[in-house]
Order: sequence, then C-alpha cells, then structure tokens
Amino acid sequence: MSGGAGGSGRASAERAVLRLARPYLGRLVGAGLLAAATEFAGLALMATATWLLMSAAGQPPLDRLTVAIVAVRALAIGRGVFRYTERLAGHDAVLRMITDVRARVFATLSTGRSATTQRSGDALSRLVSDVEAVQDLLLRVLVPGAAAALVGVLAVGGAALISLPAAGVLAVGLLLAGVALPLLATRLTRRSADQVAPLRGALAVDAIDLTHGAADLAAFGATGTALAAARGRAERLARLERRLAAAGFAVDAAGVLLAGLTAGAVVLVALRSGVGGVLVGVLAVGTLAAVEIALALVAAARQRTLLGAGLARVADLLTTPEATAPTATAPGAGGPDLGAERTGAADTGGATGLLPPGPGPGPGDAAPALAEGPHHVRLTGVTVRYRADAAPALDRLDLDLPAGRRVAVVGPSGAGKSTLTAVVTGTVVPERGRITVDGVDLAGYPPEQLPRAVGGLLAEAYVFHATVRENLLLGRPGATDDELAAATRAAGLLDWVRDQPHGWDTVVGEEGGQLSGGQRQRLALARAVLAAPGVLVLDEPTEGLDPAAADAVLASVLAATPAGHSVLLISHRLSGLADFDEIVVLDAGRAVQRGRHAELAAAPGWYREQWLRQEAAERGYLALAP
Ligand SMILES: Nc1ncnc2c1ncn2[C@@H]1O[C@H](COP(=O)(O)OP(=O)(O)OP(=O)(O)O)[C@@H](O)[C@H]1O
Repeated sequence: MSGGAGGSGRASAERAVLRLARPYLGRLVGAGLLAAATEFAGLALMATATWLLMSAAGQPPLDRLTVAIVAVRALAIGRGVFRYTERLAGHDAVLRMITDVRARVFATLSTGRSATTQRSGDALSRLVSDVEAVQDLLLRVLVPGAAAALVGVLAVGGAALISLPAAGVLAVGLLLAGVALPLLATRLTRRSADQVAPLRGALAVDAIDLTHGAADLAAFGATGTALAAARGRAERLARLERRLAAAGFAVDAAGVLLAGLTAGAVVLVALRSGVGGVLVGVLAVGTLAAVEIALALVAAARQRTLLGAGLARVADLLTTPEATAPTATAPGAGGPDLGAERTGAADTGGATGLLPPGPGPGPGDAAPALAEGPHHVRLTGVTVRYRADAAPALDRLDLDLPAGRRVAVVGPSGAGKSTLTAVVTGTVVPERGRITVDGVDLAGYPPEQLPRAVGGLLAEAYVFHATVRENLLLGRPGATDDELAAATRAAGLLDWVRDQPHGWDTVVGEEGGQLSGGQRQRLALARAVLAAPGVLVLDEPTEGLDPAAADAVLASVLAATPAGHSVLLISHRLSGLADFDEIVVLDAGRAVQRGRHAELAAAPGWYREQWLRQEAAERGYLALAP
C-alpha cells in the first residue's frame, strides 16, 4: 500500500483518485469558475461599497453614485446566486464521481482482491469515511483553492489599475497568505495528521470488536483490557487533535495579522505614490478582502494534509491488481451474492438497505459471458499456499465437476475444504494449477458474473440486518413469492416464516441476531437454493442443525437443485452422501481417498473410521433423544 506519509505517495494517491474525475471535468471546472465568481463578487462588493460610502460622505450629486448603488445591489445578489449555483454544480459533479468511487471500492472489497482488507471495521471505514476524503479533496481543496488563486490574480490586476506599487505590495501579501502560510500549516500539521487517520481506522475496528466481540471478551475476562486499549487510542487521538487545533489557531492568527499588515502597507505605499483618499480606502478594504480569500488556501492545505491517508487507502483499492496473491474473502462482504440489486421491499425497521451492484472491473471486455444454467468446472493440479513459508492448503488437487455431477469433499479440520470452495468461487487464486469453467480459465470471467455460475453457501454466510425477503432476494433479485417459498421450504424454514406476524417482512436483526443459529443457517441455505447457480457450492450447509434435521435438510436441498446443476458439498458429516457421484477425502490439502460412499465405507482409511464413529455417536444421540 502506498503510505500516506510521503509527499510522492500522497501525490500519486491524489492522481489515482483524480483520474476518476475526468468524466466530470467540465462540471468541476464550471464549479471552480462559479466559486471564483462568488469570491470576486464579494471582493468587488466590498471595494464598491467602500467607494460608495466614502464618496457619499462628500455629498456629490446623486447621479454620480447611481452606477455604484446599482453595482452594490447587483454584486450582493450575484454573490448569493453564484454561491448557490457553485454549490449545486460542485456537489452534483462530486456526488456522481463518489458513486463511481464507492462502486469501485465495493467491487474490489466484494471480490476479495485486496489483500489489505481483512477486517470489517476497516472495510466499513474505507467505504464511508475514506471515500468522503475524495469528496473533500475536490470540494474543500481543489475547487476553493483554484478559485482563491484566480481571484488573487484578479485582485492584483485591479489594484494595479489604481497604483502599481500598491499592487506589488498586495501581491507579496497574497503570496504570503496563499503560499507561505499554507506551506507552514502543512508542515506544522503533517506529522500529527499522518497519525490521525490510522488512529481513527483503529478506533473504528475497536468499536466493532468491542460491540461484536463483547460476549467473548466478557467470557474470557478481557473486557477491561480491551476497553483500556481502546481508551488509550481514543486519548491519543484526542491529544493529536488538540495539537492540530492549536497549530491551526496559531496559523489562523498569523493570517489575520498578515491581512492587517498587508492592508497597512498597501495604504502607506498608495499614499506615498499620490493615490487619492477614496481610492486608498478602496485599496485598504479590497486588500483585507483579498487576503481573506487567499487565506482559504490555508484551510485547503490543512484539509489536504488530513485527507492524505484516507486518499492513499482509497487509491490502494482502486489500483489493486485484478488477482495476484491468494486472498480471503473480505468478512462481512457476504460472499458473491452481494451483486444483487437493492430490493426495495417493505420497511426494514432501521435495517441496512442491501447493497447496490458494483460494476466490478473485469479482466477485459473480451471475457466470455457466463450464461445461467449448468457449467463444467475442472481443477487440475491446483496448489494454494497462504504464505510462502507455510505448507500448502491445497496440494496438486484434481477435481472434475461436469454438469449434473455431485461431489462431496470431506476430511479433517484444516484439510483445505474451505480453501477449495474459495478457489472455485474465484476468491483465492492458486499458486499453481488451473481452474476452468466450461473450458475457459476462471480468471478470464468478469468477477461479478461468477457468483451466478459458481456459488451458494460459503463458510460463515452473512445474514443482513434486513427482512427475510430482502435476505433471500439477494440470491435472486426479482424472485417470485412462489420461488421464495420453494427455496425456504427446501431449507426447512417455511413454517417458521409463516408463523411470524410479519411473514416475509420479518426483520432478522443485525447479523441475523434475532434468529436462532439453526434458523440463520437455514435462511442462508434458502438464499443459496434460491440463487440456484449452475454449480452449487455448499460449505457445511447443515452446520448447527441436529443430525435428523441435517439429513432431512440436505436431502430436500439436493432435491430442489435444478436438473443438470452440479453440487460441490463440503461436509464434516458423512451421512446423506450415499447418492453422491464422488466423495473426495482431503488431508493436508491432498486427495487421499476418492470413491462413492459404499466403496469408501468398506475400505480401510479415514472415511471408514469416521463413518463408523459418526454412526455410533448418532445412534447414541437418537437413542437419548426424547
Ligand atoms: N486466510 C488464511 N490465511 C492463512 N492460512 C489460512 C487461511 N485460511 C486457511 N488457512 C490455512 O489453510 C489450511 C486449510 O484451511 P481450510 O479452512 O481450507 O480447512 P478446512 O478443511 O475448511 O477446515 P475446517 O473443516 O476446520 O473448516 C489450514 O491449515 C489453515 O490454517
């Protein structure tokens, strides 16, 4: 990741972000000109009003003042109109651009391609506050900065019409206010500002850990330590922010002093060069107004310093290579289903709206499109290693999954089963070997199309703080009520939904917190069944269900899978596998046994041992069950 500290890193991050502004350049330039017009109207208003007041004191005939009176009114009204249209144009351009940036950042997060986004707090802060840094860079740095520079030049030009030496003094004052002071402000605040953004990110992660992990922290008696660490970070952040504020006030005070000194110097020089009294007054007030406008560059510079780290983090995501090293799916991204459209179903009771589709930078426009329906997935010699010095999580694995075939993968904990699902869904890129879908390299497909072809229920499926209907529609936007009912019935959740007062519109709570563990699992499973990808991946689909329910649910889910669709089941339970075409036993990433259930249950090895052990345990469980 490009660090936020270095000037060149900062500049390249800004360039990466600003490249996205190109389509809106016209609107942004328009907003900049309107901002300049606003400031210039303010400056001209002060100068004209001063001329009017001072001239009126000499009681000249009214017709000599008419133009100035009209000009004052026009400038006052014009300034308001310019300000309004500038805000409208600037925000319009920036909000359009921000939508693009958010979509891209989200696309990168949801495809799990960024190796640096493993934490949900971090991902959340990137999607929200870091992306706002892009908005601030344009609206609070570039547009006002450019406007102030332009008005400064115009002010010096205007002063030169009255007195050249006075214009020279004004130019020096403006350079000090608009260049030297901003540089000083940047120098004074950079070090603290570089520490503020990571600290804020750490506090966002603390907040999530302390709330989501509260029960576990309490269970291990670690609440006090975790709170103390978070408090320590919060206090450090407060100290830094106080320091930043103090430096800011000192620079602001220097700015006010500079405005007064410049105005005084302009008056002296103008008087010496014989400028008349009224015009000296105009120069003095105009100078005060012009320096104040130039001081906006101090605020812009300060803002720019604060934005550095956030911009670097966004740029890091925007420039993440398509697929490089093995990466885990970003937690909370909810797996591939999140490409679904916002459903707009009934009131979610304060629930999060589900996320919009991200355009997802595909590997190339020429990539083949993945149609709905059956697909043929094949793995040849696939090796995955999470770290260079670690043993492979998958070791030269071959797997053939033609249309309609059902393969179960079993094996001890850590054998590589979930890694296999990550590989076939494209979230982990193997170090060696090939994965093809219909004969074409998996990496050749646009990432946003893959979930429709290869997907389903992945490890730790996420249930959103939304209604049952919205959670389900994520799998297949636009599904009918009958389809919802069929998928929910297959997962054994339909009776529960029908018993709820709000039925499909029942809000399930944050992370499905208002459901039991089994209901949450069934809801996630129903979503996978509804999605009906051509290759249905089921990673421990019956986790958390009792043995009898597990067998029934697995059977009904398999029965609900459309003909021709293949199934890749990851399971630690060995019952219900009798009808599978192939069972692969993984151990340390290698396929150590392959065959159908009857063959494996008869042959000596891990499968037979495990099968006998589970049979005995479940017979005991069933005997004890009421
Ligand atoms: N994101 C990761 N980073 C580093 N190592 C990982 C990561 N995910 C898995 N591993 C390692 O890869 C190996 C295979 O893990 P994997 O989760 O695929 O096993 P599994 O068979 O699904 O295990 P379980 O049945 O316990 O879920 C393990 O040794 C694990 O420690």
